Amino acid sequence: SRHGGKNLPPGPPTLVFVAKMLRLRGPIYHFGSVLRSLHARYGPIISVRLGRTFVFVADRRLTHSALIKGGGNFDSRPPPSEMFQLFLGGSMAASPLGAYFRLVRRNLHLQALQPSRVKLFAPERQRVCTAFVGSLRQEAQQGGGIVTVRPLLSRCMFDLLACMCFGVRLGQEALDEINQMQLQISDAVSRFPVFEGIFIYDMARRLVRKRWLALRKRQIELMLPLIRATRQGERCYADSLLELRVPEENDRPLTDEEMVSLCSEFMIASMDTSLALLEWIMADMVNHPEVQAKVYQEVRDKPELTDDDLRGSGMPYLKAVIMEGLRRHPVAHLVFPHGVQNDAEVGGYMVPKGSDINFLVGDFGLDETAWTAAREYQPERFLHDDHEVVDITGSKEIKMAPFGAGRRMCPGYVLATLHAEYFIGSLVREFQWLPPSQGVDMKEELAVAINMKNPLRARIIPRPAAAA
Ligand code: HEM
Repeated sequence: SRHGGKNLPPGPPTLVFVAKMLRLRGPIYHFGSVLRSLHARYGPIISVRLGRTFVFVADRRLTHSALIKGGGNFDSRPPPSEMFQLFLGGSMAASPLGAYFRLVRRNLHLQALQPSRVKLFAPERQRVCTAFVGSLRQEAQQGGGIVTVRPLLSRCMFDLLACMCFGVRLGQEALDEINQMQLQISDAVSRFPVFEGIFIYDMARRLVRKRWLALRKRQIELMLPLIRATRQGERCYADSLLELRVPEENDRPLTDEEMVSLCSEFMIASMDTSLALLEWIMADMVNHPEVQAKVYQEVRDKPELTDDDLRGSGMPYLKAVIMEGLRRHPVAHLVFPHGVQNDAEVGGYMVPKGSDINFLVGDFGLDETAWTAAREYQPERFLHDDHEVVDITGSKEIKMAPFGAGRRMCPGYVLATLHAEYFIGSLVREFQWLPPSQGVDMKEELAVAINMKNPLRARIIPRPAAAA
């Protein structure tokens, strides 16, 4: 196929593509397995016509030339699907490049993710971690030393993120209800986009629409009072949204819907991703006692890991373990779909204005042309005296991109890595982690994030308390 006299990227016939997608029945972010076989056949950049053109890029160098050298041309968003618009209309992820996008992205960065803001919630981080460790101890006592990490970790992470978002400690019942609701929403928004307009999917969507409308109504009922509540504690993300004005639209305040979408995005974007990453890294700790022992050496004398310990050059081995976790266990195959603003060439092919472009970043960390012994677990590769030091923003070269790259790169990557360092460091300081008798099952499950198929179970032995 051609566009403006130039070749579009090659690709399979539409019907073949749709049949493969339908067979997978997973969220769009996990079409990795289908895409891999198509890339093997058609090359590193492929396109499919599905109403508009969908382009998929599986090569890290082409991704670099589009997202870093492309000057923002590939960093808009396609028009959101009906489901995405319903639950996340007004969120950053749903917004095309423009004044509103810049406003909300800058606000998130300055008001919630800057180190000084994050530090305000250090006592809350410590509180949820202490509760988490207490629950692990209790479960181990009752279960012959064996614990299942995910349910307890999920409670603890959600409690912390809700606190950072709404500035209040919510009771367990409210936390559980909002957490459940957010899980359903993230599942719903990640399912339909490619198929919008295809008859059978439109039929299916109509059947569930009523349920989704009721869910959105309940979400607004639950979240709006939390956003509007008068708070006495630290300034939180919701406070900043109440004060935000849109200068390009007569200085209007955000609508209720926009504020709910932005808070929901804050939690969806950070919850499943962080949970999956932490569970995979703890599985690495269980499987590699020698690595766990080195992390323990770094943290054993710290009764509490402070933001100052974690930022800067402290704890190099712990940081290397987190990077190796991100390299080997990216939580998504694809970043969110990007929108193309103008016709442009990528890899010798024409990518037309208005197409969706998707980047298969999940495989970059295992690319043999970028990494020595790519399939081996070697945190040492990230130590500063080693030659493979990596810039996670990919500005010079993309070797891995678990957070994407360019203007749409995950704005939460510093917070996400800080949380990972804090929780992994604390868990290794408190317990020795050993495999259960049946070992650790490292199979993947393609849910909203790429999770461990079977939640991590481990045998834990409390360590001696660190000196205060
Ligand atoms: C391990 C944890 C995390 C991973 C692996 C992760 C990964 C990603 C990825 C791959 C994207 C898509 C980038 C693109 O479209 O090109 C993204 C976007 C986003 N992430 Fe994260 N993320 C994590 C944690 C967080 C946290 C803690 C927050 C903030 C509270 C956050 C907020 C966002 C937002 C708002 C977007 C949309 C950005 C935009 O559209 O401009 N994420 N993240």
